[in-house]
Amino acid sequence: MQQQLIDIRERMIVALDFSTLDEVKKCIDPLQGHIRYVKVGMELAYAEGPAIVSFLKEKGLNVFLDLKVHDIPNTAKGAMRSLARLGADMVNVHAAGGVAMMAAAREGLEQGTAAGAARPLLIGVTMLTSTGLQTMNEELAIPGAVEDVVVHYAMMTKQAGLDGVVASPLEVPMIKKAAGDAFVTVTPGIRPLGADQGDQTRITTPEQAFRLGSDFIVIGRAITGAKDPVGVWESIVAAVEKDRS
Ligand SMILES: O=c1ccn([C@@H]2O[C@H](COP(=O)(O)O)[C@@H](O)[C@H]2O)c(=O)[nH]1
Repeated sequence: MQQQLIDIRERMIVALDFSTLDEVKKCIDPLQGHIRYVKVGMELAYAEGPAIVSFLKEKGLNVFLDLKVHDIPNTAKGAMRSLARLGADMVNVHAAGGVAMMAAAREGLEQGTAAGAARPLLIGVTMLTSTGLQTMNEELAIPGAVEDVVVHYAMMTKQAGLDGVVASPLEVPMIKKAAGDAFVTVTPGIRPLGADQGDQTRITTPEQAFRLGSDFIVIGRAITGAKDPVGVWESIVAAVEKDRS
């Protein structure tokens, strides 16, 4: 994707990991006019239901509905048919579900998208950014280097006809080399300097992520858990813009 000409704010997604609409309002009200893209994950979607997507769209925000569908192909297809009707701009599946599941998900998404409406971007989650080498090798019993497995999953995702992947920014250069520059990379595991790493393993700063070629970065707690979310947001934007100039 062409990064140089776009407003970087369009490519910074704030993860709204809350369980009530009140918490969401408290978080986004001061950020209105600053943020453009938000992510609704399982915690919020399960608590508030599909109405949360239209609420956020009415606020003029783009919405990544991060439900990470992972099931047999027929069920994934049906899930995507239903999700298509909610009005999100981006949805996702787990690449570990395999090529047939991802292709079925894409078919369902196309079937559910209203005539004339834009189909949401469909993204495959490769290896969760909280997963490190030891966990992948020993608990998940997947041998090899994380980067190689991520690129393998990215190529499966491309083969299934999806638009891109979720991965760590650290893997973006290898993904772009293998799948091409137009293949979208959405990267969580973002930690501004000094921020608590928490449960994330494969992390970079926002500036590093864009330097490595990420198309979208996802930032949650570093902003939503800050005392001054607007200040943190603006300092991240300034650092990224300075780095890109
Ligand atoms: O591999 C993945 C896939 C999804 N996520 C999601 O991104 C945010 C990250 O939040 P932080 O607070 O910035 O760590 C969160 O909603 C995850 O569900 C991910 O981290 N890694």
